[in-house]
Amino acid sequence: MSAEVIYGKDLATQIRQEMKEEVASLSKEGIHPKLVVIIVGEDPASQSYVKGKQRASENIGMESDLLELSADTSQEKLLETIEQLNSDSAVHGILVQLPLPDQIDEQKVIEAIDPKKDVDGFHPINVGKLMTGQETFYPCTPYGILVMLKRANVTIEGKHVVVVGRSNLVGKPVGQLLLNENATVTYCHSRTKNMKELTQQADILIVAVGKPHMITGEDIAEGAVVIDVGVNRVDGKLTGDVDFESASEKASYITPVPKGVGPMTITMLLHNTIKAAKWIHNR
Ligand SMILES: Nc1nc2c(c(=O)[nH]1)N[C@@H](CN(C=O)c1ccc(C(=O)N[C@@H](CCC(=O)O)C(=O)O)cc1)CN2
Repeated sequence: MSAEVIYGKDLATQIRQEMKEEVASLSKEGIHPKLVVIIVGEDPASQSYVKGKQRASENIGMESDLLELSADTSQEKLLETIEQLNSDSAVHGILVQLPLPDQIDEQKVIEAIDPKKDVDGFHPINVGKLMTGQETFYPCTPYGILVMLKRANVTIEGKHVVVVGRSNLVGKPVGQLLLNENATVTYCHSRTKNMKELTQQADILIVAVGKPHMITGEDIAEGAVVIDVGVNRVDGKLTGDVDFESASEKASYITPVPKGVGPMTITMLLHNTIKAAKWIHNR
């Protein structure tokens, strides 16, 4: 079997066009979705992601601001900034780019964001809503994966989903989202003893670990759907957690790195910001 490649990049372009039309139509009703992104420090990858968020917002006609704070910014100053944005009615979405410098407690920052403006879906209230199957802001990468699977017409209900990785950003929420779609979900992590046995049983395998090429064709079943969330730089080249060459010989569908899941992350952030603006205006 040779896998069909799911290009998140192409899907992202299509969805962003749909959102551009929605933003124009909301604007006629006096609703102007606005996102504020905060970055602390100068990590090059984070700088590139926040710039991508800015560009993508502008391209669909959405308002956005980027607040760039120096690497030695105190936690108190960051919390104050968030408080001001929480009470600014023109701002619908607030995102603090992660990771944060060591002097700042990430969880305190996440909890300071008004859950109604938490377009990352990281606030415990929104995490709880996801767990209990309520509509809310879903974390952008997991949500992007769900949309990719649905748009590729991959059946989720009743399927065995194996998630490799248990981060709060991707692993845990993607498993929960797919459980909410009636999949049977297994999580694997660094202490899992029989990892290969489990990955070989997956109908849908999601790998979000950050280890280049840790999954190869040997680790997957014939016909599996393979979603690679890894973004690793090896010798200056971007590479995923899955060995694309060997895995695509056995998979039915596979996502590449780059141009796979990554571009969907920013797309779902735009989606969540529009949703936040619509909620606030009872639309
Ligand atoms: N507050 C948040 N911080 C972080 C998140 C997040 O969702 N919210 N996720 C990641 C980084 N991230 C967005 O912030 C992100 C990662 C990757 C991509 C992407 O488009 N990747 C491209 C390759 C881009 C490149 O050349 O580096 C791809 O895979 O094709 C977008 C956004 C951590 N922090």
